[in-house]
Amino acid sequence: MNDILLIRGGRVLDPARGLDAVLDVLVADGVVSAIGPALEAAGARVLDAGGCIVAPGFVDLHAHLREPGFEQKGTIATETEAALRGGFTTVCAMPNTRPAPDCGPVLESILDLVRRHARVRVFPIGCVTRERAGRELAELAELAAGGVVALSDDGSPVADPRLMRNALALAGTLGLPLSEHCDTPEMHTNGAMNEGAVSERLGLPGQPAAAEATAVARNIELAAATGARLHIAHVTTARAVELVAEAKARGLPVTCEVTPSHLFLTEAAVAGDGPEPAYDTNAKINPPLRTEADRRALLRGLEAGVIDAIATDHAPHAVEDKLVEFEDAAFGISCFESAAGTVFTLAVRGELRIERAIAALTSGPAACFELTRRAPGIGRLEPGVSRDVVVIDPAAEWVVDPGAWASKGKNTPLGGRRLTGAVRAVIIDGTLRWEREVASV
Ligand SMILES: NC(=O)N[C@@H](CC(=O)O)C(=O)O
Ligand SMILES: [Zn+2]
Ligand SMILES: [Zn+2]
Repeated sequence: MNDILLIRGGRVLDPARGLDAVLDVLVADGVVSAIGPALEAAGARVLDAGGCIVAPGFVDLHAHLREPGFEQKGTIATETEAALRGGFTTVCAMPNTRPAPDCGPVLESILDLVRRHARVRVFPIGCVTRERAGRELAELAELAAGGVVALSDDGSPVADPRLMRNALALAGTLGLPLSEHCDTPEMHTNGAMNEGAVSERLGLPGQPAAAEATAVARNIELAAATGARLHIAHVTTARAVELVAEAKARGLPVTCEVTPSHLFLTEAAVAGDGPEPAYDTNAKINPPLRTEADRRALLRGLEAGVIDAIATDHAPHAVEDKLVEFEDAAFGISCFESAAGTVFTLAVRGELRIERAIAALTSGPAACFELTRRAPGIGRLEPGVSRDVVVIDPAAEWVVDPGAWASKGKNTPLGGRRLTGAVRAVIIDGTLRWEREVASV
């Protein structure tokens, strides 16, 4: 491909180094080799980035790639191609596959699939418990030695407090963060959406906000008691944000993430805009889309740095998983290819500062899982070190069309929605891996 690439005249935003200026970026010999004004390079291919933002490749702490075991929903090849198009050059893969990476040999087989098929950098997350069943600990030491970047039973919260305490203690010893889906399922009966006025109107069983807050509070106390690093996956409620703020004020090593879906949408998306309720199964996600007050609290928490990262929770499903009654539909939203658009649309609306958005997509997540220990350039644009770059056109308007996505998961409630801000080019390992045809935005 192109050996030398000169990205000219973009707004270079590198929150890790406090850089925000209109500069050129030279990519050569597989790395970002120079950042400065009026760079020249003989024989370089020039990418005119005027009006664009040039940032470190995005880092996703939370995605479901589905392989092995659920290839009808997605494969490592299809979902990492979707990640690439979405600007995500590093993706941490959740372990709810079949088999699940709960021991060294399964992890090794998944790493082998990654080596053969992944289009972006993939770091596996290992299970907390054997088969994610919540009964006994997985082979945590083997998983750590095999290279997982975190531990999680995402989708299946660790219910038993004693097991969770042991898991955190061991994770702490192994130097791994534990990413927890904080819910108390015992508090509701098959809740399918947020519990509140909308669930009542639609006659659907709800998940109360307290089910999240209770689990967040318990896990923060267990993190404090064990000294382990706790990462709270996809926070959705105002109360959870307050609890994390308090934990950080106590100096605890607690971090958290928010999804673009929960920043952009509310429970109203389940009912739709029309006079009749839509029961849109594509808006069914766990934890659920919440109230407008919660959404605003998430945006405030992100601005204040209480929320460290925007993580997609990209969750592709097959058509038949969603084409059923609302209560029977699978939870999850496919969003690698809409995430940047939703985040930049929030910036255009004045709901989120662009600098904060970029930090939450790059340096923030890299710090949560200490990813620069795995590869020093991740989440930053450091000459001689960093290898992944994304170019974003923040003014490009486009319409979400999941039919055109690389992801097998067409399950988005945003189909037909107009968004502002699109990924234009993605460089991984110093190579231009994807470029959007200008006509397509
Ligand atoms: N978020 C979801 O609604 N679904 C996820 C599981 C999860 O993140 O809990 C999935 O794997 O489909
Ligand atoms: Zn989850
Ligand atoms: Zn998830």
